[in-house]
Amino acid sequence: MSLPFDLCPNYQESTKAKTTLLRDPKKRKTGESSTDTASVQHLRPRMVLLKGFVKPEDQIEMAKPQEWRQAELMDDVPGKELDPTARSYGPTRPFDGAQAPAIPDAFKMIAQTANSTASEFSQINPDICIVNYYTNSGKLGLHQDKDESESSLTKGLPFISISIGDTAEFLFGDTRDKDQATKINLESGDVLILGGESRLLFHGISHVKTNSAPSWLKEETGLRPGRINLTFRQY
Ligand SMILES: O=C(O)CCC(=O)C(=O)O
Ligand SMILES: [Fe+2]
Repeated sequence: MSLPFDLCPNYQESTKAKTTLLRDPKKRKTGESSTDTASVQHLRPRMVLLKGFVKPEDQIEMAKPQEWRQAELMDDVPGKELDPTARSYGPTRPFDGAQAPAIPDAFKMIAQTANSTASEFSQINPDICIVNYYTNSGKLGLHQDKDESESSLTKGLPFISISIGDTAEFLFGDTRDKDQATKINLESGDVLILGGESRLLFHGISHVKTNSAPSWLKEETGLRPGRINLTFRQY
C-alpha cells in the first residue's frame, strides 16, 4: 500500500470542523478575493485545477498545522482520524492515540468556495481534512482515495486538495501505471478538485521540488523545506 501516512506519520492529521482561526473570507474587501485572480483549468471531466486560489494570508495559516490543530483541540469537539493500516476513520490518531480535532471553519470555507468556483461538483460539508507533509524526497505512489463512505463515493462527492509550500509533481491516470500517467505541477496556493467520474482516479506525487516555495511563505512561517497537502472530504 502506498499511502502518504507511511511517509510522514508525524504530520498525518484528520480533523472535523468547528471554529474560526482566520479572517472570515466572506468579509474580504471587493477585489481582495482569491477567486478574482485564480485561473480555472478543467483537466478532464470532473477534475479541476484552480491555480493560485488560496490567498497568501490563508496559505500562511495553513502552513502551521500543529498550531491550528492545537487551537481546535482546546475546543474539545471530536473529529476523525484516518487509520491508514485499517483503512478506516476513528476518533483518535492511531500512532499516538491523540484526539482528532475539528477542522477550522475558515479552512472549510476556502475549500467550499473553491468548489463553488470550479462549478462542476456537488457542494460538500467537509468532515475530514487529511494533512500530509512531504519532505523534499517525499513521494506518494499512485493510488485511489476510497476510504470514505460508500454513499460519498457512489455519489462521486469531490475531494478538495490544497497545496502549500514547495511545488510537487502530481501524477494522475486511469491505471496505476506511472508511465501512462499525466503530470502536472501543484504549486503553493493551488487547489485541485476531483469528483464524479474522476473521484476514483489514480493519483500520486512523483517528486517535490527543492526550494520552490514562495519566499514570503518561508519568511512568515519558518516552514521547513517540503510541502503540505490538505485534502477536504465528506465521509
Ligand atoms: O499530496 C497530494 O497532492 C495528494 C495527497 C493524496 O493523494 C492523499 O492524501 O490521498
Ligand atoms: Fe489520494
